[in-house]
Amino acid sequence: MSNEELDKLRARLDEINGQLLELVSERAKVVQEIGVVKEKQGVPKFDPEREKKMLDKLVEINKGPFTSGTIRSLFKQIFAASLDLQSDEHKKSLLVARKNHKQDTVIILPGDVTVGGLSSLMVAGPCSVESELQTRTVAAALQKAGVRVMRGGAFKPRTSPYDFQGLGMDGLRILREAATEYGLLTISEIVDPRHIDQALDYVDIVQIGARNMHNFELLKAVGELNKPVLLKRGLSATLEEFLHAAEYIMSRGNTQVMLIERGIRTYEKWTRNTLDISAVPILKQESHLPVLVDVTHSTGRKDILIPCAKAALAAGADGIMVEVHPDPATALSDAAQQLNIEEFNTFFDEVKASGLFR
Ligand SMILES: O=C(O)C(=O)C[C@]1(C(=O)O)C=C[C@@H](O)C=C1
Repeated sequence: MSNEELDKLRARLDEINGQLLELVSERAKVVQEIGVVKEKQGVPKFDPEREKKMLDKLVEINKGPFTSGTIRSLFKQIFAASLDLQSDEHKKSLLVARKNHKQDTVIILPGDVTVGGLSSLMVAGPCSVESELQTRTVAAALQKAGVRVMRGGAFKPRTSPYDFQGLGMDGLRILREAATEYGLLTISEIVDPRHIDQALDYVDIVQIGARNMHNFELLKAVGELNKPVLLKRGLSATLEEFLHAAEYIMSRGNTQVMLIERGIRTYEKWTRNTLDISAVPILKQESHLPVLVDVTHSTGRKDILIPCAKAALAAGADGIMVEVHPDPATALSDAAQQLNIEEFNTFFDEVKASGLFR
């Protein structure tokens, strides 16, 4: 074939490519419109029956030279890309989505403590509030170490109903008193919308625990508050489900939401859960909300907390949560995984020395 002939044929192909692109783009715009209608009607975007009908029809009218199989796979690619386009449109409309809100959300807590800004946050404290002495001992140590936010569970949703269930409102009061004495902010889990009003006197940040990430009535209730909420990822929740749970809170008007990865259930037995480090950059990419990592619950073992905290910060986490108890061996919950005060000090020093803690 002479070069002239080849050039002519290629010029013809360039022209057809342009026409195809125009047609594919026109199709994509109709797909977007269908996506909006489906969103309004609440029907699923993926419609395999519709796809099958279209493919059967295309094969029927196909005159070659492409085989039926090739036509099917070419159009399946177009349908898949169309579906992506519809999902992207949907993601753009979420309040939690970065697409909608390019800047990082920075939550300003009392005392000018910030979450999601330029400085990293360390949240530490006992798994459960057990007594005044235990809580005050930890609070004093945290203040000395320069920690600003103290955690402490008062309502404990435990696997067994016979395990320690927490001190309830009394526990919150103890936490508040110890924190105030040592100039700390408090964070504690609320499990029942009926407790919220009273709990607001005691907590600066309301925590929604992993087991309640799908408790939509609770999410709606904290969505009505003017108080920061720390939302934990459910034990088996996908990142999409996690962000939709956050959307429940934001859609009710509360924009002060922080996300926390706490490990997911896998087949691995050498850790309590599997720390999903990839969740951190994905959540930061998909959402503008601050992202923290709970190194204690995700690993369940003290010996790997330092590298895991460093990994979390290197991956872009805005903060770390870790459990500290004056005498972990006697703790009423999570005895094996809490750090004692000396261990916590070493942990925090090493994390700071890494240069990753801003
Ligand atoms: O017809 C629809 O319902 C569409 O959403 C459009 C479309 C397509 O690209 O043709 C896209 C995704 C669905 O799985 C089926 C079809």
